Amino acid sequence: MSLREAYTTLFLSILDKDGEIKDTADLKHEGKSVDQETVIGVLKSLESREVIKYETISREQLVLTEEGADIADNGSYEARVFYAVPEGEENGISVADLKSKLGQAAQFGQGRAIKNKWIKKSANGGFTRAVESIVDESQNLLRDIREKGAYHDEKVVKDLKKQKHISASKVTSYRVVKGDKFTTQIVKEETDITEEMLKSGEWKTATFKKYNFNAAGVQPRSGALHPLMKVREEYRQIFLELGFSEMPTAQYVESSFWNFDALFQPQQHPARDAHDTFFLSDPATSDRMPMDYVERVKQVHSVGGYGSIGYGYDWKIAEAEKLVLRTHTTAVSSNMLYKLAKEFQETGEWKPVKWFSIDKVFRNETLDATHLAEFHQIEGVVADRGLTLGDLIGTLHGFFKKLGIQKLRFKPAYNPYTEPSMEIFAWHDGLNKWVEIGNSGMFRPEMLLPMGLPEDVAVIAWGLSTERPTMIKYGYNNIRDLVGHKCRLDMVNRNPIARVDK
Ligand SMILES: N[C@@H](Cc1ccccc1)C(=O)O
Repeated sequence: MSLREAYTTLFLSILDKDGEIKDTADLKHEGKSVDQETVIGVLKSLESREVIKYETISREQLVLTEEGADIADNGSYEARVFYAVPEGEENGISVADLKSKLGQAAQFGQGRAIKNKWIKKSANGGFTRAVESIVDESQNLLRDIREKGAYHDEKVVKDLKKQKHISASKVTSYRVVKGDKFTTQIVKEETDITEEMLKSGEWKTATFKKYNFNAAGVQPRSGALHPLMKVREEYRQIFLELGFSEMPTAQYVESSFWNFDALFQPQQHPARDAHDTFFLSDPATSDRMPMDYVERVKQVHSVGGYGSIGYGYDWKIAEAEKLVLRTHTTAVSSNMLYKLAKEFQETGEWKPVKWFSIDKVFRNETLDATHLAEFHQIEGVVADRGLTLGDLIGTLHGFFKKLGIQKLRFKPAYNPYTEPSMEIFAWHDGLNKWVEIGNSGMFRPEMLLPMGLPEDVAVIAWGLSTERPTMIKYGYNNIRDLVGHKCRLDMVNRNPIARVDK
């Protein structure tokens, strides 16, 4: 039986017999005063079920300090001195011996023992007993106070407080009466459904404790950004400092046209397979595409143009209309570049741009410790007349320098929409190796010219994920600790945006 159960039984039997508990401070359980902290827990639980009602009694109580308790247990210092002096011996005890026997107590007790005429100086400068026996009133007084928690003589109390042998402390106890639904038959309330209960069928008849929806939650000590959002904020800040403006990325669903076709990605490309891409089923397609531009894209894919021989396959609009969850934010870039080209066509004025975006993309991947079906992409795009690969490399150095990454290496790569394409590697001091951190390239003329951009405009672009640098930065080994319902909440304490000082 737990203490709480024992108290419950105790209270209910008293109430049943006497109709009232005058003061829980007077109650004893197994010879000891009941613990008022446990008492209030039991009372609250019984009160919530209307079995009892209670009111609080507050009063001051005298309690012994550590020193006071030592005196109550082991005697006053003067008494200790008296007992340390041997009976009836001429020479008694020397001051040094007394000190080594009693330590500090010798010093404290000596004077009083003499004043009480319990001991006296001996011929050789030590002490001998002056009386046969003593009554240790200081000890008795403290024992009495410990027992009763009070003392009638104000002056004595004041003195003892001054000597730091006692102190006053507030104590709370309770008066208890029967409630409207008083009963001595308390059914045990279960808090959890257990495997045993399920196996034995006990769950069917068990009484479950109700949820207390009014209970106050744990007060968070700080507000915090999710680590991914924190990293996103850092990247956003870097782009803004470099004079980039943010592309609108709220739309997760794109037509295959903007996600693939506009990027000169052939319709047979493996990335367009359902294994890699999430297709929507309802609605499955969109016909909201600028048809004249669609026609130019069809041409460049199937027969070429703009100095390209194209892919030479039968391009189908049905494939382009399929709605997908965007697989990269380059779908946003293609859409934005088309709008920029249109503006140029309409006004004849060319405006160079520096854009970025940081948002979610989706890929139908096998989930494991480092891959989820969705992640955040960081994308940078610069469009201007006469940009070269040197501009791309220089821009990437400038961008990564802001992140504290100085050593970069580039490896030739392939993307359907960029030529040349480069994978970006950074030297990681901690891991002591080159790590791949992104992908980049110069958008192909087959992508830019059908949009209607000026022929001498080049577009450099790069992309990276936020998850990877976040995992490295905050030491996450499993992406599931970073994203989703299992997100480790201790990160809140490690990445505060503001902390409440206690
Ligand atoms: N879209 C590419 C990244 C990229 C962006 C821009 C240019 C080149 C590459 C990816 O998903 O990996």
